[in-house]
Amino acid sequence: MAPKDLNFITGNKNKLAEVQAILSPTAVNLRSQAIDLPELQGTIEEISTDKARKAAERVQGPVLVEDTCLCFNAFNELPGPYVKWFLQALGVRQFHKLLAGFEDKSAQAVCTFAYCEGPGHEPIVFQGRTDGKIVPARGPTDFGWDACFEYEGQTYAEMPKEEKNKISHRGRALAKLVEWLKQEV
Ligand SMILES: O=c1nc[nH]c2c1ncn2[C@H]1C[C@H](O)[C@@H](COP(=O)(O)OP(=O)(O)OP(=O)(O)O)O1
Ligand SMILES: [Mg+2]
Repeated sequence: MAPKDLNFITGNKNKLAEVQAILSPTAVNLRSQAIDLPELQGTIEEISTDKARKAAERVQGPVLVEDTCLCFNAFNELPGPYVKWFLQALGVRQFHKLLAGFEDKSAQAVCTFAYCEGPGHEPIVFQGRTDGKIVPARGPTDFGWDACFEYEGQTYAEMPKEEKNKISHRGRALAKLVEWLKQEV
């Protein structure tokens, strides 16, 4: 059964703001709790579904979680789910140097939401992907690697938020979630 209310568990304020903005024209009633959950190492789907199970245990109820990956094609999909730690270590100004030795700068932003109805329930996954390339930082640097991810000539950071949300990995994943919610009603 699809829920009327979603409890989005995330420790990331910028993610939450985007999810709120994207869902605001829909009938979804979004709540949230800031909990930084431990994350498994594994495939993208395994990480998100495990995160959802842990969140459902923690709050003893239905939860929505999300995991964002940035996959470099030259790295055979890495850093993927571990991008947070590479970004933290290098900073956004040096991030593009990771690919200095490679001609192929292409990358894919991958957003995977997992909804879990409660402890013991199997999570359902909604994924969105956007192709782009890694460039030296341009634009505001307040959200993750936004300034280093270029999509059709503009970095995510250079785009107005509404424009990013229309084409972003997160926007595409949420479109699938919203479709599912409509069908289940
Ligand atoms: O649209 C985005 N544009 C640029 N950067 C982004 C985006 N979305 C996530 N990010 C960054 C945050 C973190 O450095 C890594 C994902 O790690 P990830 O574990 O999913 O996020 P998090 O730990 O900050 O929040 P959460 O509590 O939901 O796990 O990529
Ligand atoms: Mg995290």
